[in-house]
Amino acid sequence: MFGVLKKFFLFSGKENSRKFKRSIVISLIDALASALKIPAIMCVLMGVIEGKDLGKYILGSIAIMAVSIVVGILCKMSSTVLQTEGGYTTAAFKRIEMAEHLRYVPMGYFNSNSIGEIASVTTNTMENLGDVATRVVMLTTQGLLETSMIILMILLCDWRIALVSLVGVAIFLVINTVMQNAGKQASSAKVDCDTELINQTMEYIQGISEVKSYNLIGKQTKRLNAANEACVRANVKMELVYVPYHFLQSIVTKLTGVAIIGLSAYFYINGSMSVLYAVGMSIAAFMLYGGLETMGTFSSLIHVVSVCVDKANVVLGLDTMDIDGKELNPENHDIEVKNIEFSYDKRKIIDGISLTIPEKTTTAIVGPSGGGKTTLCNLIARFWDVDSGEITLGGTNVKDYSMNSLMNNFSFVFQNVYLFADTIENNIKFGRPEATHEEVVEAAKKACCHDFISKLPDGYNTVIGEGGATLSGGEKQRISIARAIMKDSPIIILDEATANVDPENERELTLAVDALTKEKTIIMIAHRLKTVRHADQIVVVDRGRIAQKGTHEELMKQDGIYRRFVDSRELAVSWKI
Ligand SMILES: Nc1ncnc2c1ncn2[C@@H]1O[C@H](COP(=O)(O)OP(=O)(O)OP(=O)(O)O)[C@@H](O)[C@H]1O
Repeated sequence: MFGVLKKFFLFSGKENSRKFKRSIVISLIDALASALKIPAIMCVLMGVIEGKDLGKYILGSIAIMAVSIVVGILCKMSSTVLQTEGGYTTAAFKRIEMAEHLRYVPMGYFNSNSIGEIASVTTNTMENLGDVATRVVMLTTQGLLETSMIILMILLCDWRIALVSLVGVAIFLVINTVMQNAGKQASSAKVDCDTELINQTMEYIQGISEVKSYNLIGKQTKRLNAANEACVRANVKMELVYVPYHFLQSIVTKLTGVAIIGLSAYFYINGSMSVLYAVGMSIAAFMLYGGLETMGTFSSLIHVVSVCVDKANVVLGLDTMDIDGKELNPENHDIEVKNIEFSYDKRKIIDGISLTIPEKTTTAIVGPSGGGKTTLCNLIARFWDVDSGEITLGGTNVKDYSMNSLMNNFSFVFQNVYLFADTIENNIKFGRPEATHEEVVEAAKKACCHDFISKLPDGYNTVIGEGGATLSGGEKQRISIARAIMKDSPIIILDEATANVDPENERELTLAVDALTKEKTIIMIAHRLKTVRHADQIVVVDRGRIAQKGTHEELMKQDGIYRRFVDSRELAVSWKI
């Protein structure tokens, strides 16, 4: 248990663990104040036994009780405030730390961990740590302190009864330790099932349109229900593991109480204890239960706290990509791709590509679907690390840049645009958070989205649905172009849209792209002949290799994939086969 306490305090950071420790000191005073009830009761008893000055004894008792109650209330209030503050700020700061950390984690992590699992750590686990864990840790400590203070009071009165109490508490703690060990597996299983439930719920919601259109409601609901039922089973199982131990703990506390009362009576009869102490010890025996049982109940969740801290630490401890990166500003924006190889897991996707992309030129990457075009772009922007070879920007390996200083050089326009559930203005500002409203409007005008934004009920302040749910595909695309215009970085990686483009949209999209790409280095995954034809160089990527490279005219003279595509007119529709 103390190991978990230490782990939790370490996790919560200096400032918050200071709050928790202060709260423990206050709980200690609270426990002392609570133990004052014993002398308060004994004071009245003393008056009754002595048979004179009863009023004085009652007043004395009231004074002790008043101190006990007032100090108790003040302590409870301040320790609750400290615990709540400590718990919620721990969760809030750790969430931010995690979000920041995940930005620098290799993309491979997101490949092998589902979004549901990651979401579960940042939501459920952090919620558990901020609220449940804090309560569990604090109430367990409080219960232990309260018990210790009562034993201390007993010790001041009679060492023999204190010894019996200590034996009872020791047996209780042994059972408690066995219980915590027995519950380890069930606690881990419970946390895993909670994670899986979030996973399944997210999958169900994210895929709801597919679920509806393919009539998969029954099948998907079955998976969600199965996760739900597994979660219920795991939680019940965990509780059931603890039930016998709680029962045993309860028997021990009660037997200790009975032993204290019995021994006090015995010591009184044999004359080794006054009636005052005998009654006082019997009352203390009842008080001993409270603290111990609080501790027993909450400590059963202590392993859940441990699992949650471990889960959060796994995410926070993931190696980042730019540990040794420096804040660099390249002298030029020439890109060199030098004999790179790359595999997703064990599947080789890029197999020895070399390429020079001089600054302020347009490179069109074309080729069959699955050939590795997107992967190549992702490697250039260091979303992933190459397995061998190197990529340089301005003559410096992209790995030598810090993530921020590298990203300052790139803007992206993807086919699948993600817009945040925020105002249109903030979604455009995402490219440069300090931009003024006028600059946002200017970027929106260049990206041909000012007109449709102005027609929306709240204009630039219209809040769009998560993922951009309330806008058309073309509109989303243009907002993402406005965002990239706002960022104004020297290199643009563009996945040319083929979907969502009707003739009217296409004209506006072309104008938006023209505004974005003026005077920039453009790397474009190109699908349309019109854009490919004017590129400074066309790179045909097939099965992870460069099959052909040159201008449109040069490639048309060669008998290769490029000319075959153009000739068969497939290019006019899409390069995808
Ligand atoms: N995150 C990933 N994890 C594992 N495999 C991936 C991942 N992304 C892509 N792949 C695989 O790598 C191969 C190349 O994919 P890539 O997206 O680079 O091809 P592409 O040429 O851009 O295709 P398209 O034109 O269809 O978009 C594909 O077989 C794909 O299944």
